[in-house]
Amino acid sequence: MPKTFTDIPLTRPATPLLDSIHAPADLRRLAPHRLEQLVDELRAYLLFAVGRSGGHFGAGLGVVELTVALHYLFDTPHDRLVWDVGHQCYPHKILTGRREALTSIRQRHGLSGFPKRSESPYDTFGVGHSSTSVSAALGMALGARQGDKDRRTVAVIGDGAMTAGQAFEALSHAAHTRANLLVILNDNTMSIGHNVGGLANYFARIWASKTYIALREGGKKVLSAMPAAWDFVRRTEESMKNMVSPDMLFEAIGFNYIGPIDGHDLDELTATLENMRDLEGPQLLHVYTTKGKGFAPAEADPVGYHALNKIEPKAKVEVAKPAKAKGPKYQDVFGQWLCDMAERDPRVVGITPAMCEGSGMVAFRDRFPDRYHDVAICEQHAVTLGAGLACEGQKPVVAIYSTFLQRGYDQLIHDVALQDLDVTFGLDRAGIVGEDGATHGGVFDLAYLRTVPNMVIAAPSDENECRQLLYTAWLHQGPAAVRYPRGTGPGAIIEDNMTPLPLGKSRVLREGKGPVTILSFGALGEAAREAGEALDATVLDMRWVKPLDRDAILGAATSHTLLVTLEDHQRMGGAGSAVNELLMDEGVVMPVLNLALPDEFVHHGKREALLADHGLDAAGVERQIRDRLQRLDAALPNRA
Ligand SMILES: Cc1ncc(C[n+]2csc(CCOP(=O)(O)OP(=O)(O)O)c2C)c(N)n1
Ligand SMILES: CC(=O)[C@@H](O)[C@H](O)COP(=O)(O)O
Ligand SMILES: [Mg+2]
Repeated sequence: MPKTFTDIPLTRPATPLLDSIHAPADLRRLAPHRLEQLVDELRAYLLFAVGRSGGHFGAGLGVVELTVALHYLFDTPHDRLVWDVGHQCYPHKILTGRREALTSIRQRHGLSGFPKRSESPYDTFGVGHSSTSVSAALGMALGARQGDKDRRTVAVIGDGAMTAGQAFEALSHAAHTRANLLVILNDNTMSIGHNVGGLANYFARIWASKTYIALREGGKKVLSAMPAAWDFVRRTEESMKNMVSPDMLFEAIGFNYIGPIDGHDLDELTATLENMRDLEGPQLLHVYTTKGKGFAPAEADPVGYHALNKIEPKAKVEVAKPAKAKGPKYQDVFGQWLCDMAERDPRVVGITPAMCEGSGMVAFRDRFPDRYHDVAICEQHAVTLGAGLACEGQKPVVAIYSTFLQRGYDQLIHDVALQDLDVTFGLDRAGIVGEDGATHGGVFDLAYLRTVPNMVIAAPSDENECRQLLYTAWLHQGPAAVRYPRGTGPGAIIEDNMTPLPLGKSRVLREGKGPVTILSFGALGEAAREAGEALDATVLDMRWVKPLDRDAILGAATSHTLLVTLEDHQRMGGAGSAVNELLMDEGVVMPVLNLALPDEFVHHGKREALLADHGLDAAGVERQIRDRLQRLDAALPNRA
């Protein structure tokens, strides 16, 4: 049995066997009896490294044995191994030549927190958004049919990721194509305890049927002893399955289902994978694991230890809690607002696609359970569920990360906006998110929402503005989105009262005497204000991206020689684009400086550092405005 640790080692543990593994080929040279030691050393190093770097934690601990077994039995990277979501990939990265680099994970210029094709040939597919692994692996398996026919393809997908529609689309197509594909369902439902949806209950039921496992145990022992009798025993197994779990979901789809087996029992894992490795057609191996396995506090609190904060040497182990924050996190401002609204109005319904904690909805879940819906990783469904609720006169609020709303974009257009239904979107993680990097960047929502008729979009500049604009958006009859960033704000005083703000109207942050007006959209308001002080510029907190405050913009245009727009979003299609369009429509020709993100992906690092990298901090804003003014002076020497 694997070792269980109770503390995070603050100094590097001795890992002599692990240190000899520079690539899976080294691992595959080990005798089987060495693997247990490797597992313990790998887990010890993982604890140490994530303690140093912070990052995703529980999921990786849960797949240490599985990762060792897969790289041991499959000829990676020739055989393709695709991880779903990818937050569990740290053991994979350690075994594939990135052991020493692991302490740089999620840091600027360090390893990505997810598999990334440009980082390693062993990272066969870039992930971060869940439920893509089976589709990608199927593509690779079908690609192998055209070329390298002996290549094997494996997808490792969690029980949560398996709840998303795309996973079933891919399973169904895999069965149709009869592709040689092994899907490993990494099911830690029992350790999580609160996954939602029929699928979670389904898995739990299988797990609970001890009879099934006992029968399986017997069957498998026969299997491993008598490979030649595989077909005969298999027919026995079929009847056994029907006897114990008639509704074998995956068999019904067309997969050969094997399991469930213990994903921490290396002997069982390797024996079963060896049996399955060269089976023809779509195979599904169901393994049970414990999220946080091998670290007692994480086993006890797998949700809390989903991610770990970087541990300062003297600090005790902490789950991912923020460093000293100026004020509440925006997610908690949202959560408090939602509870306050639910108290006032019975029509409030809260919806989250599997991000209850991250969206600040724990209190709402506990206080208003009958108006709370965690729909699992089903963003498309979450949006249309909101539309359906609105049809019945409810006032649904869909709490969803900006990046994950991308999954429900058609539903937003087709089901909500086109029917002008009254759904409010709390768009968290809007803007640069930081350590999660490009896969999670919330930097496209203004572009993808602005273009949708009937949508209104607010971008609050601080915590109180967030509360008031959420209230205003919720009161608005029709689809409304309020975007706010990951983490904390500038520490504004949050008023208990909620006051509807005028739709499409901005507010003046400072009146300046200089030639510049800064139009600030959203959470960079402090940077705008500081740069405005240095430049004696007028600074407007625009509050709304759609509709724009036309009068304020045209007023600024007539009284200033340079308009600056500032936003935490891609330049293309963002708020600055909206201002440019307005000026063009009004026939106003004047210098405009759009400060936003360039047409490239922003990779992982600290949010504040990445904003500064892109000139979106106060110094960067001031610098760019001064540069532009100098260029204007040079171009228009008699500029007033
Ligand atoms: C499309 C999408 N929605 C939401 C998330 C956020 N998310 C990351 S991990 C996770 C849970 C995944 O559960 P599971 O697949 O069972 O993996 P486990 O964490 O249990 O190992 C979620 C919802 C995501 N990465 N992608
Ligand atoms: C892997 C994944 O998608 C989530 O765990 C995500 O990393 C959570 O992001 P936050 O830490 O911003 O809640
Ligand atoms: Mg899981």
